[in-house]
Parts: sequence; C-alpha cells; structure tokens
Amino acid sequence: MMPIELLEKPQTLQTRSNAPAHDAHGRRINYLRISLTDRCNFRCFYCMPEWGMQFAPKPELLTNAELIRLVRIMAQTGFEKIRLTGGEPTLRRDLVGLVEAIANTPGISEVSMTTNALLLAPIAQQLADAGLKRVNISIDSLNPESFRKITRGGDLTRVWAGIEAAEQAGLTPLKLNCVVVRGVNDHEVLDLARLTIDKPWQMRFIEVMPLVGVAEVADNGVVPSNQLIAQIEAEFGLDFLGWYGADPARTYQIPGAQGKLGFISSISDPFCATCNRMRLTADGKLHLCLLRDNELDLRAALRGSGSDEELEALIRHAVWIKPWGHGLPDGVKPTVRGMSELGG
Ligand SMILES: Nc1nc2c(ncn2[C@@H]2O[C@H](COP(=O)(O)OP(=O)(O)OP(=O)(O)O)[C@@H](O)[C@H]2O)c(=O)[nH]1
Ligand SMILES: C[S@@+](CC[C@H](N)C(=O)[O-])C[C@H]1O[C@@H](n2cnc3c(N)ncnc32)[C@H](O)[C@@H]1O
Ligand code: SF4
Ligand code: SF4
Repeated sequence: MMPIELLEKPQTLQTRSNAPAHDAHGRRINYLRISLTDRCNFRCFYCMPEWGMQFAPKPELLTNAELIRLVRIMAQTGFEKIRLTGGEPTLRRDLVGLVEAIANTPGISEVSMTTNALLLAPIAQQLADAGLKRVNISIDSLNPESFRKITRGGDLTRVWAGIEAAEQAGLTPLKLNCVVVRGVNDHEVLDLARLTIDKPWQMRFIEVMPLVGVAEVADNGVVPSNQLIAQIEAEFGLDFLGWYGADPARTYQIPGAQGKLGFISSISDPFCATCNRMRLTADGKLHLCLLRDNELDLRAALRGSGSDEELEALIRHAVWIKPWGHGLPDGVKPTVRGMSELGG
C-alpha cells in the first residue's frame, strides 16, 4: 500500500469539529506517540540493521517550536496522552524543555517516555520536575554479554542505573519492555519474570513484529505469548488480572508478587479493536497505524503556512481514515518505516 499524502484540507470532513476525534470505526483516538529522533545509541537487532537506517537529514526534522504547535492543535482535537519515543528520545537536544512545554499544553493529561535508559540517570530528576509522569524502559536480557549482543554495544550497568534513577525520581509505575526472540532471549523469561516478585514493576514480554529493515527476525522469531504464560505459570503460578481498555498488554501477576507481568501479543492476539493511538514521526508525518504504511504529511502543512484550523482539519481527517488494524501474520507487511522511525 502506498503512503497517503494529503496536503490540502479535505473537502468533506466526516467528523464534528469540537468533538474529541473518533475514527470511522468508532474508536476514540487520544494517544499520540511522538518519535523525537530516528537516531539511536543502540542497534537492537530486532529493531535496526547493524549499519543503522537512512536517517532523516536535520532540516527535515520538526523543530521544537513546530512540535509544540502541533501538540497544541492535537490536544484541541482530543489527544490527551503523549508518549515520547524514538529512536532514542534522550538523544534529543533540550528534551527537558520540550517535556515542560508539552506537559503544560492545555488538554494534555500525561506525558510519558519509552527509552533504552542508557542516558537516563543524569536527567531523570530534571525530566520528572519538568512534568514527565513515567517511563517505560527496554531491557531484553539480564546477562551483560547477551545484552551487549542484542543491542550491539549496550552497557547493561548504565541501563540499571537509569532504572534506579527513574524510580528515585518517581517516574513510576515503571514498566520494563522485553522483545522476546526465539533462540536469543526466550530462555531468560523466567528470570525476567522473577524480577517482579520483589519490585513493583510491570515486566512486559513483547512479540517481535516485522518492521522494515528487520522483517526477517520476526519471520522465525515470534514466541506466542501463550507459550510464555504457560511456562511462567508452571514455575510460579499466575493470576490473570485483566486487559484494560486500550492497554496493549494483558496483565498477570505471580501470586504474592509486588509487580505485574504484561504480555503484548500483536501477532498472536492483536488488540486493534481497542486501539487509541497514532504516531508522529520525527520528520513530521502522522503515521496512522504502526503496522500499515498510511501516513499524512503534517510538516508540509506546517511549513506551507497552514492555519491552525487547516491543521486541525487534516488531523481529524487522518483520525477518521485510520486503518482498522494490521493484516499480520499472513497479510500485508509494512514497507515504508522502520520501528526506530515509528517509536514502537
Ligand atoms: N501492534 C502494536 N504494538 C504496539 C502498539 N503500541 C505499542 N505497541 C507495542 O508495545 C510496546 C511497548 O510500548 P510502550 O512504548 O512501552 O508504550 P505503551 O505500552 O503504550 O505504554 P503505556 O502507556 O505504559 O501502556 C511497543 O514497543 C510495541 O512493540 C500498537 O499500537 N500496536
Ligand atoms: C523503537 S523503541 C524506541 C524507544 C527506545 N529506544 C527504547 O528502545 O525503548 C520503542 C519500543 O519498540 C520496541 N521494538 C523495537 N523493535 C521491535 C520489533 N521489531 N517488534 C516489537 N517491538 C519492537 C522496543 O523494544 C521498545 O520497547
Ligand atoms: S529498540 Fe530502541 S534502543 Fe533498540 S535500536 Fe530500536 S530505537 Fe534503539
Ligand atoms: S497494529 Fe495498528 S490498529 Fe492495531 S493496535 Fe497497532 S496501531 Fe492500532
């Protein structure tokens, strides 16, 4: 499918202005994931090729002023929850100032961030003071050597320092993300789950998805969540807690544990029916569904002197035409963007 580029105000708007934006399937879309940069200080093998991606040249990236304006307009269309991601969001210059501006935008109720935490420790408190509510941190192995291999160079000690600093700064409840890949880190699932016995964290196991640049990792690497659930239950016992609204994770708990377990089963048990989210790429494209190619060029409208009203109309139209869901595992795979451009 070709990406959609709608640079002009659509002639027929299907949604009521002033009402919070809903798509054509009745889903309320109120969660924007912003990729602050497509660059990263890791090269996780399930996310990016070793040589990286074709990174966007700097002039193509949204400036802070453009981003803040867009967030204000998105908030007017009903977006309430913002997640900063990347690439690696901590590489963005003036991250603290950006967090503060977004957190102070009328209508925005929560700003959170997904990070690899390598650079988090020294800035965690400043981010919390600026209005960041919580962080989700990626950790795919507890073994420093395997961690280094999976991330192609990552230092697990610094990531633990980031986790500790996030807790101290109150960026909680803390969620830890592990992309499980068969034959690489699936043997560590019990050890990762065990962390939740003494810590109030949500440890989440994610089915690997076939994004551009790494599609072959998912071809043979997906471990269906039900296999992991059975394995963990056999070792510790497991209580099902629920599946709350638009949360992509099904949650469980080891009996008596302080923390929880989450399973994000995009492939074996998709959650598109309750999807509430869209993505803004660092180069200013509104990407309508993580696993589809459709996107709309907001940067062109921003830089082409589009008024706030025109931008709002474009955003409402994009929400209206948001695809129902993905077609995996056997349907059309994404062909345009890598995970590091979309932010997960
Ligand atoms: N298929 C699909 N997977 C998603 C979507 N959103 C998140 N994920 C997956 O879930 C992983 C974890 O997402 P996070 O960045 O931690 O964000 P989150 O789960 O929305 O965060 P919370 O606000 O804490 O619920 C991502 O890396 C993706 O693999 C989505 O809309 N579709
Ligand atoms: C793209 S990263 C960006 C934020 C940050 N660099 C990090 O790793 O947390 C966001 C999330 O996407 C997940 N992710 C990356 N590639 C994936 C894939 N192929 N399938 C499923 N999740 C993936 C990562 O594990 C991470 O939790
Ligand atoms: S998953 Fe995050 S840390 Fe790993 S390469 Fe992708 S963007 Fe970087
Ligand atoms: S695959 Fe698309 S529709 Fe499904 S949950 Fe993710 S973003 Fe939403």
